Amino acid sequence: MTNKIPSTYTQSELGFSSYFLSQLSLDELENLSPMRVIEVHRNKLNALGEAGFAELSLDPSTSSGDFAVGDWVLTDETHRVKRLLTPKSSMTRRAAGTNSAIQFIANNVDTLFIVTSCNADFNEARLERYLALSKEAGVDAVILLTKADLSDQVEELQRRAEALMHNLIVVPLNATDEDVSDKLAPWCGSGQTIALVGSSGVGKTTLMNSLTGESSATQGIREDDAKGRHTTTYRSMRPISGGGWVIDTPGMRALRLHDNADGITAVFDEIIQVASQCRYADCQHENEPGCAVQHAIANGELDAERLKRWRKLQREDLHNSESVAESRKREKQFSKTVNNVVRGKQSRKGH
Ligand SMILES: Nc1nc2c(ncn2[C@@H]2O[C@H](COP(=O)(O)OP(=O)(O)OP(=O)(O)O)[C@@H](O)[C@H]2O)c(=O)[nH]1
Ligand SMILES: [Zn+2]
Repeated sequence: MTNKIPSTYTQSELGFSSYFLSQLSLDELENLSPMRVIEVHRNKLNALGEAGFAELSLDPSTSSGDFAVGDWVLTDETHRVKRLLTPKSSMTRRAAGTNSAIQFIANNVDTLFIVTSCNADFNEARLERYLALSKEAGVDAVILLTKADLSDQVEELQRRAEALMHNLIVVPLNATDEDVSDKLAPWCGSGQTIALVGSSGVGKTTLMNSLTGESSATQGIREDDAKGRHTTTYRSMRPISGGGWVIDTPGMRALRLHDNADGITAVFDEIIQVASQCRYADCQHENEPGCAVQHAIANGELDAERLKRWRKLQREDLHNSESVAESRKREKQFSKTVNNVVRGKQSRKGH
């Protein structure tokens, strides 16, 4: 299926920019080709470059799990991966189950569309969670309010969503409408990469189909695995009709919050600003004297519900982060080893 993606993309259409270019040595610039990872399978990586589609070959010391959809890698003429370029943004999650390793979901996403619908799905706490996640990943977030055609509260919901973060853009729309691609065009220009998150049924698939001009039937490929079971293989990074790319992986649909302390701070910025004026540095904002937060709530300048949600998110984050701290350290150590091995090989070859 992937072979059918046309091989006519320039590097800049694929999303290559000065951020990545500046990471290349002169030697690498002359001898290696940048390629973008569009699919990560259990034991293979597929990528697109200026010369088209290729299945990449990996050093025995690395595995496909060390890479994420959207990554930029440098490859030699045999499509062997020589080096992974530092991503601009990185969306990760904790592995399911007791093993708390960090899994890469997608790298180098420019804009995350947080999708919610104008009905019972609308939930400020959930939106704040996704906003914290996007901040932590280094991705710009835009909120899409779907099913605007079915609601008479659209303006009210848009206002509430916009209040969640400074300068937050909220786009109400009907995902089934033909003008959807036009509405989203500002974030889907040439070389731009987007991803969609949100609960089940809010319209992600509908939006994706409009953007890519594909129907759901062509998105997942049913294959028989070695044991004869049916598995669905995803084309994880797909071109958007008007330019740009959309990343959709099964992991993207099951994102959870972890290790998001900086992201949470960014989303609840207004509370943190006020809290800096509390009399005591360790103020819990309950009933301490001189608490600026309680004062602001009493004056109607701060939302008491938002304070509650901030506390809850912080508690959750603390709980999750402590258990992943160790595994993250291990991941970092491992990727250093990977790059050292690759570099060692290069210097032995006299590059
Ligand atoms: N009227 C209207 N219907 C919509 C809108 N967005 C989605 N729908 C409908 O809602 C249903 C669910 O939409 P999907 O696109 O499958 O939702 P999803 O987010 O992909 O759901 P999952 O695949 O479960 O994650 C479909 O029947 C859509 O046609 C909208 O803006 N307006
Ligand atoms: Zn206080």
